[in-house]
Amino acid sequence: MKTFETLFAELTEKAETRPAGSGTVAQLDAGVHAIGKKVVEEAAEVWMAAEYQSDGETAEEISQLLYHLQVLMVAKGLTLEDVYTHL
Ligand SMILES: N=c1c2ncn([C@@H]3O[C@H](COP(=O)(O)OP(=O)(O)OP(=O)(O)O)[C@@H](O)[C@H]3O)c2ncn1[C@@H]1O[C@H](COP(=O)(O)O)[C@@H](O)[C@H]1O
Repeated sequence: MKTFETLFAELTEKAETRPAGSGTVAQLDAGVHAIGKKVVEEAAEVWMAAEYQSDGETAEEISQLLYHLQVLMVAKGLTLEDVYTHL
């Protein structure tokens, strides 16, 4: 099963190799402002799912929020360690 760490490694590699068709590469090219908007959008979807949808749908929305947070980290050049040090 994919984990936070393995997904981050995958996204970091995508940013370096820039494979054709990668949504991550497209988002990185769109820039921090666009990625930040996706983070806010996904966070709102997590909130709405938690209040009004099933646990499964909420978990899916959370996974999408984690993905977009990771894209933002890659865009900013932040590592997992940079974040974990604050946990
Ligand atoms: N885990 C994810 C992931 N979660 C969410 N998303 C993106 O976030 C979107 C979710 O947004 P919504 O559900 O709100 O749908 P939407 O608003 O219609 O989406 P958009 O029109 O804004 O793209 C999806 O359409 C994906 O584009 C993800 N895109 C990629 N991954 C994983 O990231 C890795 C790299 O992916 P690529 O860069 O595309 O190869 C792979 O392992 C993927 O499984």
